[in-house]
Amino acid sequence: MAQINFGGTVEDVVTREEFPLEKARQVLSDQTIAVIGYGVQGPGQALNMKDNGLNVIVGQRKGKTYDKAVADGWVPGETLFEIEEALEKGTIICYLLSDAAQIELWPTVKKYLTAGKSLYFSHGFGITYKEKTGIVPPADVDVFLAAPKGSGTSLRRLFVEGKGLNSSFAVYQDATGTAREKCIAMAIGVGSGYLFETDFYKEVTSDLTGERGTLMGAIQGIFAAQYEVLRENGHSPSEAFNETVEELTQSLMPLVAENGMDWMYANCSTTAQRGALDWWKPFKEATKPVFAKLYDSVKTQAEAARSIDLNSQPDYRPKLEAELKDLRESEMWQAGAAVRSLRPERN
Ligand SMILES: NC(=O)C1=CN([C@@H]2O[C@H](COP(=O)(O)OP(=O)(O)OC[C@H]3O[C@@H](n4cnc5c(N)ncnc54)[C@H](O)[C@@H]3O)[C@@H](O)[C@H]2O)C=CC1
Ligand SMILES: CC(=O)[C@](C)(O)C(=O)O
Ligand SMILES: [Mg+2]
Ligand SMILES: [Mg+2]
Repeated sequence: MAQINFGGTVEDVVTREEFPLEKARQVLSDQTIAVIGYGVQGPGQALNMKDNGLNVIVGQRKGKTYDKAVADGWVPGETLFEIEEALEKGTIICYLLSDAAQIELWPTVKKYLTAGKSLYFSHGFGITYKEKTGIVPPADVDVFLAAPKGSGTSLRRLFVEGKGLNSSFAVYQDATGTAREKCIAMAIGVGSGYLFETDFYKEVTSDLTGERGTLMGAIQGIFAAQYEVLRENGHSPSEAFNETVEELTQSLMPLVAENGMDWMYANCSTTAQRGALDWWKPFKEATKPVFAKLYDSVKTQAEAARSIDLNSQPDYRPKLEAELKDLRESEMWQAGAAVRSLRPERN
């Protein structure tokens, strides 16, 4: 593995140079990879693996997503099957149902996990919270994960552009002695950039923190707070939205992605730099206790319990959709829709 210095800490990572696609193909040459579930990660991973020359089939129950799989080029009876048929044919079972649905389908999946097969996850959830999920694989199967650090939608889009999201990988159970190389081969096969090693507990703990925190929850909270203060002080919706969101996503975050925060600062005015360098600290102090509380809520499994409890209620989907609708219809995101429609490239 390559040793890379991450800001003073040296870590082992796997790059595509040392574990090239050719090697992944060779490791997986005698495997039938069954992607179970065709929601968000399913399509991204299945299509990337197929385009990478791996032997992939999809298992999806009939309905809208099944039709989407057909539209994406999966052929019923050849590469697309009902879930149980795919479970039977697959030698590496990619369990890409939603974490909640994984609980429900587990007794079925377990039946098909015969000796020597592999069980692949993209999250540490099901295994780490096994007291809550009941997911306990048989001892004679390999169990590992590759968790792309991003949406399956981006995983596919970046792959098509010749780029790759980073993924973490972890082996939970090595029954055959080949779990680790299959795990890395799968992580390369789904189109990852570089790979960093973790374990199931650390993966789920950091992932739940990240998505509730800066990646999704905190960012919306901070946007909403600033937008409201601007509106309360008489600024128009378009001004408030541009100064809160649009400039960040269109102008400044691409600079951060390219070369770091100081590079983005350096490309802004000295006035902006002075203010940003002064103000990031009070923002950090104000929010750090919230992040500590969040981490604790993940660690005590309160977040997992809440997710499982709510997701298993029959009326959860419509309720979730109603919450997303409220967000979409909030003034800030309605202003956002109008702002996006005015982007020159959309005309
Ligand atoms: N959404 C994402 O991009 C990411 C997801 N992950 C992980 O990947 C895994 C898959 O997540 P998503 O792609 O978001 O899943 P999803 O919520 O999009 O659902 C996947 C599939 O599950 C099927 N499904 C739902 N309930 C079912 C049931 N009761 N019986 C049979 N099929 C059912 C749906 O038809 C859908 O095709 C999870 O472990 C998740 O944590 C990891 C990284 C990012
Ligand atoms: C996209 C991703 O990696 C998340 C946010 O953790 C998820 O969808 O669960
Ligand atoms: Mg994630
Ligand atoms: Mg997640």
